[in-house]
Amino acid sequence: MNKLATLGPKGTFSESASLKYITENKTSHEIEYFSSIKQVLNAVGDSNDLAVLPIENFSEGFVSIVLDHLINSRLTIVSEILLPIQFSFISNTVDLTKIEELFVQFVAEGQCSEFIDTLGTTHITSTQSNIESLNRLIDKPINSAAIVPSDSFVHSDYNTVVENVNDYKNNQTRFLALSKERIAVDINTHSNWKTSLVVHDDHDRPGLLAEVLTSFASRKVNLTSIISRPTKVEFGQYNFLIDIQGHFADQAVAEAIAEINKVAKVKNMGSYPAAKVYLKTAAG
Ligand SMILES: O=C(O)C(=O)C[C@]1(C(=O)O)C=C[C@@H](O)C=C1
Repeated sequence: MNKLATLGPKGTFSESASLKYITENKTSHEIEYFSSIKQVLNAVGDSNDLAVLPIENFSEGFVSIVLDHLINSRLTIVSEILLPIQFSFISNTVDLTKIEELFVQFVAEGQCSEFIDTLGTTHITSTQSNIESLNRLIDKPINSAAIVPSDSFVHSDYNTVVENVNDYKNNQTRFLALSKERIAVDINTHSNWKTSLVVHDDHDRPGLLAEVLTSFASRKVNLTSIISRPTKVEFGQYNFLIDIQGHFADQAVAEAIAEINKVAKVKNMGSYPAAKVYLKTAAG
């Protein structure tokens, strides 16, 4: 059976995104859970043919460990999944001034920073996943607290529950399904495609980025995101990760990429159906 690697244990937002991918694409993947994003990235292309990982949060921006791996790997993006993200603060302690330790996942911490600031000098222990935060609290129930997914715990088990502690009520995270193989999908099965590219030039020169953008703008190809990441080879050299609307087989997209290829190195990371907003039902 094909295996899909994701951040575990069961109950993470990454698991929800994986289940959504499997359901929508009618695949029969078995989910394998890893305890860090790095372990998931090591598994895909090795023991697992697919991985589902967070790439971008609504307010915090890109998850750099995933972005950097993607830029440098041979993985292909085959799908994007958008999930609403709601966090709760839970503790057995009623007097919040007595809380000595807060367990919070390293990406979640930024998404809940305003609430965390109100806790004053509480020691923050960074975890690899939101369910690890929950488990660490279960192991150390006295004078500690955790920030966890809102539907991951039983309310009556905790003396203190503060709902929606995320800074933005409409908090969302975008996940990507990454494959070691390109998966052929009929372009006519979807109407709304996205394509991700990495553009890089070893010889920094004036106007390069403007030329790249003009190749898209002159053909009315819409950019949905552009971000630069240091190459980590030489100071001042960057990879540009560019997301555009459209499929690489669209004439305008293909022409723009061909033109950019004449002035810079372009890596096509895949065309995939753009995400639909995930509306969670009462049944989960
Ligand atoms: O810990 C989880 O539940 C995850 O799936 C990880 C993760 C992330 O790293 O971005 C996923 C969604 C939220 O943005 C916070 C945490």
